[in-house]
Amino acid sequence: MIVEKTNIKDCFLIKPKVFKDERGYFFESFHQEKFEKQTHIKTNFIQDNESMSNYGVIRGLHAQQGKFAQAKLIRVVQGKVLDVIVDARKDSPSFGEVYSSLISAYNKYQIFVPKGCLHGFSVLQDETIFTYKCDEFYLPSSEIGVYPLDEDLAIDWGLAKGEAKLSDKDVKNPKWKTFVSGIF
Ligand SMILES: Cc1cn([C@H]2C[C@H](O)[C@@H](COP(=O)(O)OP(=O)(O)O[C@H]3O[C@H](C)C(=O)[C@H](O)[C@H]3O)O2)c(=O)[nH]c1=O
Repeated sequence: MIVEKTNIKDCFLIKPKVFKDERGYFFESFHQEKFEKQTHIKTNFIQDNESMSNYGVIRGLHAQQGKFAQAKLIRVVQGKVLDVIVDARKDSPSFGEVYSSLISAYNKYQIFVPKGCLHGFSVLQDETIFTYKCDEFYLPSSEIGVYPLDEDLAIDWGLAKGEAKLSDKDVKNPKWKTFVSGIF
């Protein structure tokens, strides 16, 4: 697999080696030893998640904080998303930076999202199935979020104006400036 650094510290774009033959294809979707050797990050994923969404949905920007902060390894098994990470670690050299990449069932790319980063994605194809590993269990009380259409972050989600469909929870999430004022 190819592991590429991004502009966010310890956030990696991963391009797995895909073996194709007349039957179809095979690839290792996760290999702990190879992952740790190439990223120098120790992992212990303990929860797998899956969600399905239709075109125009944005899920995020979310994270869990404190002891239950989650690192994630994300991929798409059907469809296409624009995956977005925002560094919310106030002591990080890439604090406040945004990284985004097209992740699809076609390119089979993955992103490692480090603990302390906000994560979200926009759905660019109907019936997109998104799956990801987490290294801490879900704890709703530890969840934090930022409004994904925040004008200061100015994230290009790849959707036309007014197309984004957010959950009631996400619509109410604080703006980036409010979030930042709360962590300093
Ligand atoms: C995340 C999660 C949710 N749930 C339940 C809680 C709700 O009843 C339902 C939907 O939850 P939510 O609306 O928070 O799902 P998403 O908006 O996809 O949230 C995720 O979206 C962004 C992209 C992320 O990176 C996070 O992992 C996660 O916050 O699933 C669980 O039972 N376990 C879980 O681990």
